[in-house]
Amino acid sequence: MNKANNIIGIASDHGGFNLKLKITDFLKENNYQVIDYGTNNGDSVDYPDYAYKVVMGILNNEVDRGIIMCGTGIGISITANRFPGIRAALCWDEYSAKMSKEHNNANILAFGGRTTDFETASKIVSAWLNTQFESGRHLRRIEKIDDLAVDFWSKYLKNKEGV
Ligand SMILES: O=C[C@H](O)[C@H](O)[C@H](O)COP(=O)(O)O
Repeated sequence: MNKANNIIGIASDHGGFNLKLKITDFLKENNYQVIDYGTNNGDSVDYPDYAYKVVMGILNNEVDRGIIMCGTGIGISITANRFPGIRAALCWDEYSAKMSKEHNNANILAFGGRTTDFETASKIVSAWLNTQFESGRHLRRIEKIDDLAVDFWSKYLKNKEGV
């Protein structure tokens, strides 16, 4: 068992701040350890900074998965998905959350503080946390996500050499 096992990193911008507080309480009530990467109040901030904190928490093995929120969940999930090894799923109901784990092994769950109420969000979180990755054909597909990106970036950076 690594040190991050069962620790959840959580973060939001101002658009997700109120929902983040409620989801943090919900996780703690359900005996999950949580590291809160901010934001810490409702002042306007930039969602990429908070996506990055959770991404780095996962990549540095401080936490083993993350939950992120902005107004819609769109900007913060777009940001998280820029990084290798990260599969952030923007979910809107229990079924999408279940599939995000079963088929995509999403290690970050995203939703919107302005689009998803607490009752729905807590069901999304429970579905995601209580579903296992199915592996098999899905493992081959998720491995291609990073393989294709690494291939692209290595060619891209090689072509930039000498510029
Ligand atoms: O995808 C972006 C998020 O929904 C942000 O939370 C949103 O764009 C913030 O908007 P505003 O600065 O108008 O509060």
